Order: sequence, then structure tokens, then C-alpha cells
Amino acid sequence: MSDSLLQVSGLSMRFGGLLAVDSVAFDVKRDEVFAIIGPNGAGKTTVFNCVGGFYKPTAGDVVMDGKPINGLPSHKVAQHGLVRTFQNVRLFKQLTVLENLLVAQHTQVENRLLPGLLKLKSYRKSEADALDRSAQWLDFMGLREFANREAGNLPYGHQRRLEIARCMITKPRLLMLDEPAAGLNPQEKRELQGLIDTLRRDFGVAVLLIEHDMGLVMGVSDRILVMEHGKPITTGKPDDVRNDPRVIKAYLGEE
Ligand SMILES: Nc1ncnc2c1ncn2[C@@H]1O[C@H](COP(=O)(O)OP(=O)(O)OP(=O)(O)O)[C@@H](O)[C@H]1O
Repeated sequence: MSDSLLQVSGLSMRFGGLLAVDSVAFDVKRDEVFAIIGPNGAGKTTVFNCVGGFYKPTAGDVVMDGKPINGLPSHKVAQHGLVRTFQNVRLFKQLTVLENLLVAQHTQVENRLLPGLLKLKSYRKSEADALDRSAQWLDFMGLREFANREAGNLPYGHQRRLEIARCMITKPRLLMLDEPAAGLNPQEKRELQGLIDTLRRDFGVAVLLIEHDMGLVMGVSDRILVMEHGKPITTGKPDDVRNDPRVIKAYLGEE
């Protein structure tokens, strides 16, 4: 078994005349935290959208655990164990916190109509299990006291945690986080770093991260891919990337 969970090669995405992503290649190992950084417009989100099934890449391969997933829609990609959060939190804001976690499991747990209608024992059991798992994640994320609050009314940092819980409850193998520190205060950022460490260690999930907060990226990542103008500049460990003149130039050149 290869130690790479996700392998991306020759990935390109063209929007009309703009080559937003140009021949990007990287791999994410099992239980690795891998970050993609780069100045605004570098193509990070476009890579995410291609990997997660939101865009069909113009060229290239995306392979998850040996199976090609490029071009698959996001719900199919999720069935391969790859789920994501969004730059602007996307929850069912009118539903309660608990309901958000139940809905996340619904496609997995029970989508057979007949057993549901008949309230078969197996159906009741799977419903009870979904409720148990929701309670466990509410506790784990410190959200239990908010279980019956509308998700849209939670403080922003709590909404971000709920979004991560909603991903984790589907038991992914690769969690993609799109700017998870955006809008968080310094204390919440420290908690986020601890959370990512714990998710990887205790739940064996690999993490693919886009983030502008360099403190978080350097603190939490095993390896970092740096992009500029759609192209990869370098991939390396945080200390190597931090001191790479090409990376420093890419960021300073932005000013
Ligand atoms: N749907 C789209 N249609 C046309 N152009 C797009 C589309 N999405 C992104 N782009 C362009 O592709 C380039 C890369 O954008 P992308 O959002 O991937 O960069 P990014 O590195 O994620 O930037 P940021 O850090 O600001 O989020 C930009 O020039 C952007 O304007």
C-alpha cells in the first residue's frame, strides 16, 4: 500500500484565457497535514475546487487511495473519504446545531425509503447511532450546550467548529480545510491548531489546508506547497519553505 493517500499530478484549470492552475503536482500522505499557501490569486482555491469535485480540471489526475476521482462530482468524491469546509462557512443556518450533524450523516446512514417508512428495527438502530455520534461530536467540539440553537445564530468561531464536526462525523480519510482561521481571534486560532493536531492523531485523518495565517500554517503543517500565479514554486517542510528566497520574493513581490 502506497503511503500517499491523495496524489495530484499535472493539474491544470483554465478559465477562458486565464490558466488559473498550471501543472500542479503534490501528494498527501496518510495522517499528514499538508498546506497550500501563496499570495492572493495564486490558484489555491481553484486547486481545492478541482480536488474536491467542484470543478472539472482542464487536465491532470487526482487519485485518492489508488482510485482516480478527477471529474467526479463532490458527493461522489465524498464517498471516497474526502470532505471539505469552505472559506465562508456553509452550514444549514436555519437548522439547529444537532440537526446539522444529523443531516450530514443522513446520506451515509439511511437513505433507503422503505425501511424508513416501516420504521424497521435496523432503521431505528441507525437513527439512534447517528444521534449518539452527534452527541459525541458536540461534546468533543464543546458545542453541547448549543445543540438546539439555530446554527446561523452561533458565534462565528463555533460555526467553524460545527462545520469541521459536520465533516468529521462522516469519518473522512482526508479533511480539506479552506482558510479555517479566517475570522478567528488569536485564542480561537490556538485552539484550531490544537484541534487539527488532535484530529490527525486521534482520528487518523489527513488534512489538506489552505491558509493565509502563517503562524497556523507553520505550526501545524508537515509539508507546504507554495504557489504563485497558478504554478507550484516549491514543496517542503515549514523551515525550508520559510527560508526559501523564491517564497520570500513571491510574498514580498505582492506588496
Ligand atoms: N470561476 C472562475 N472564473 C474565472 N476566473 C476564476 C474563477 N475562479 C478563480 N478564478 C481566477 O483564477 C485565479 C486563481 O484564483 P484562486 O481563487 O484559485 O486563487 P487563491 O490563491 O485561492 O486566492 P485567495 O488567496 O485570494 O483566495 C484568479 O486570477 C481568479 O480571479
